[in-house]
Amino acid sequence: MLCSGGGIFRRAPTIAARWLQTRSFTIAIDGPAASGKSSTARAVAQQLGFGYIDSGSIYRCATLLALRKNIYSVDAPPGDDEQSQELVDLISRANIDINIKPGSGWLAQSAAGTGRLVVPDVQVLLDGEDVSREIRAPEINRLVAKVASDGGVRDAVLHTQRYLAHAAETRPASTPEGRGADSSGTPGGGVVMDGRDIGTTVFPKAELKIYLDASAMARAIRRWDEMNSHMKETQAAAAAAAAAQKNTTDGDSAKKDTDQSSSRTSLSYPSVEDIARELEQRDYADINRKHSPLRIASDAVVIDNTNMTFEHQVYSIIDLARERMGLPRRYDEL
Ligand SMILES: Nc1ncnc2c1ncn2[C@@H]1O[C@H](COP(=O)(O)OP(=O)(O)O)[C@@H](O)[C@H]1O
Ligand SMILES: Nc1ccn([C@@H]2O[C@H](COP(=O)(O)OP(=O)(O)O)[C@@H](O)[C@H]2O)c(=O)n1
Repeated sequence: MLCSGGGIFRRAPTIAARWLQTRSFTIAIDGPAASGKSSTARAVAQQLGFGYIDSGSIYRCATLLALRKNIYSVDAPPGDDEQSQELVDLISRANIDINIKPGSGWLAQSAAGTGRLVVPDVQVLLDGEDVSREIRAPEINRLVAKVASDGGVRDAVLHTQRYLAHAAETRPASTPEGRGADSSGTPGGGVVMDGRDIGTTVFPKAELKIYLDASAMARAIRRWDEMNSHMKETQAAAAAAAAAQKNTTDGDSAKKDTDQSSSRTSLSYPSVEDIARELEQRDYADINRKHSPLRIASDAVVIDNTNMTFEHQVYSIIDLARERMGLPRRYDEL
C-alpha cells in the first residue's frame, strides 16, 4: 500500500523509516555467562535511546526471594512442586524494577578511541529495596541456574519480562542518537533485553537477535577483572570511611575496622579458576535444562567477541539495528 502511487513511491524509504521509527523495535541479546551481554546491551540501548532490561536480574531477584524465605537450596532435589509454587507466588507478588541510572556509568575505551560510548549503571529494585549488589553475591550465583530451571518460575518471570519491556520502551535510557533523537524529541519506542532465551522464547519475533559468545577463559578473566575492580572500590570506600571515623573517634578502632573489612573481602575473593568453574557449571545447567534452555535462535546473528574490542561489538550491533530500521550504517570505519 505504501508503494501504490508515484509520489508515495518516491517517499517510501522515508515513510518506511518513519513507520519503523514509531513502532517498537526489540533487540534480543542472548549468550552464556559473562559473554558481555549486559554491558553491550546497556551501551546499545543508551546509544539508540532504547529502554533496557537485564532479564538475568529478574532470575537473580527470584533467587534472592528464595534464599531469604529459605525455600530453595542448592542441595534440595529438583521438582518439588510445593516449593516451586511458594516461590511462584512470591515472584508474582513481588515488585521488580530495573532502572538505568541517568548520568551514571563508565566510558568504554578502545583502539578506535572515539571515547563516547557510555555504559550506564543499572539499579535493580525489589519491592523498593536496592538489591543491585546483593543479587551478584556468590550464594546467588550458585543457586540461580537451579531456580531458573523451574518451569513455574520461568512462567512467572516471563510475565515480568514482558511487562517491564513494555514499560521500558516508553522510558528510554537516554537519547544521544537514533530514534530517541528525532526532531520532536519523542523517546524511541524500542527495548534491548539480554538473557538466555530472549530470542527463542521471550521475544521470538524480535527485530534483531544477537547471540554473544567468547571463549570460556576470556569470560572467566573478564569476570575476575570486574570483581577485582569492585573489590578495590569496596576496600577504598571502607578505608575512606575508617579514615573519616579516625578523625572523630578512636584511631585504633578505626584501623581495626579497616583491616577486618579488607581481610573479609580478600578471604571471600575467588580465583580465576573458581570463577571459570562456576561459569561452566551455570552454562551447563542453562544449556541442559528442560524449559527454555540456552540455544542460538535460528535467525540470530552470532558474534564471538573473544578478540573483539567492546566498542566494535557495540557499534556492529547498532549498525545491524540501524539497517533493519531502514537507516544507513554509521560505524563501518571502526
Ligand atoms: N569485547 C570485550 N572485550 C573485553 N571485555 C569485554 C568485552 N565485552 C564485555 N566485556 C567485559 O566483560 C565483563 C562481563 O560482561 P557482562 O556484560 O557483565 O557479561 P554478561 O552480561 O554476559 O554476564 C564486563 O566487565 C565487560 O565490561
Ligand atoms: N533470560 C534468562 C536470563 C537469565 N537466566 C538465568 O539467570 C542466571 C543469571 O543470569 P545473568 O544474565 O545475570 O548472568 P551473568 O551472565 O551476568 O553471569 C543465568 O545463569 C540463568 O540461569 C535465564 O535462565 N534466562
